[in-house]
Amino acid sequence: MLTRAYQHSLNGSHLPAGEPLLEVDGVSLRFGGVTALSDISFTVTQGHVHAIIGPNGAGKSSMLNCISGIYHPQEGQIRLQTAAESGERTTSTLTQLPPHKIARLGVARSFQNIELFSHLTVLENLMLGRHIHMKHSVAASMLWFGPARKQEIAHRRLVEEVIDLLQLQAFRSKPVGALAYGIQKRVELGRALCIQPALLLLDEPMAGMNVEEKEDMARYVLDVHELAGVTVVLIEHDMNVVMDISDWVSVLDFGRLIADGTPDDVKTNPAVIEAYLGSDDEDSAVREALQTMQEQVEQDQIESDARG
Ligand SMILES: Nc1ncnc2c1ncn2[C@@H]1O[C@H](COP(=O)(O)OP(=O)(O)OP(=O)(O)O)[C@@H](O)[C@H]1O
Repeated sequence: MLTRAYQHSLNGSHLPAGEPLLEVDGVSLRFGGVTALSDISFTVTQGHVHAIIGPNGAGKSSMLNCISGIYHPQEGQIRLQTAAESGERTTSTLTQLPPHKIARLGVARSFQNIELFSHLTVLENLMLGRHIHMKHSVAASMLWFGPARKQEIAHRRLVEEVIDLLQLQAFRSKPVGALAYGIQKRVELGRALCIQPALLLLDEPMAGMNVEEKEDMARYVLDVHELAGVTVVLIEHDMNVVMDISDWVSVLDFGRLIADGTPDDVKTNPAVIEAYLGSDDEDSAVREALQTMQEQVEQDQIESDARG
């Protein structure tokens, strides 16, 4: 529910919270001799922030690429359940669809590396995020002529709401290439949100950020989720962020699903701790966070033994 008075709902899904939105069912993906994903099954629930975590090379990006249609798994199915405003349900199998068709069904994503038009302004980049809903060409809308004008005004209103939600007012007329990295990542989040997604896929939205930028970004992801009600699937390396903002966590290791549960379940799961501590993950912050978790688990055990 939005606290500010917005005209548009940025959440493209009309499913009630708690219902299965996306079902990953027995997905396997191979590149020649490399098995990137092996028989993966999990469910993304409407209304959740669902994190996918795992050491380097575990298969996280491959999983997101299968959901968004960039990769097509050799086995298994991925199904998206959508509901019209009338409540009528449709289940779409995404597994063999191309990315643009999956985007039209309401699955939006941001990438690990920023993929914006750096010479265009923030506003123009966000308007490009609307293009899948536009009947007239983006160029005609931007040039402000003919019947495109009415349509442009409606799209512009929605884009203004995204600018307001993500507090991008001060940057709206600036070319994206001139902005700080953290702001560019926020614009990327905004562009994905402009699709009015049923499901928002975020591939390491906080990668390369300093602590302050990470905290800001985590806040905006939570706003997108809590204020706009959008279901989010998130890949993130920073364990503290994951445990703070997620409702559900799926853990991959060497292409296998080794844990799937609430943050509390996952952080005390010995297989998860083992996977991270035994990995060659270069991200020392991840290793340190898990070391702390393991110490916490041991401490809890000692205290519980002491209590008898
Ligand atoms: N296009 C590809 N061609 C060949 N192998 C690939 C391809 N994409 C991924 N892989 C392999 O699949 C495995 C999983 O990679 P993936 O990038 O999905 O892992 P990840 O968990 O996202 O890693 P990271 O945290 O480092 O981004 C790796 O062994 C990787 O080398």
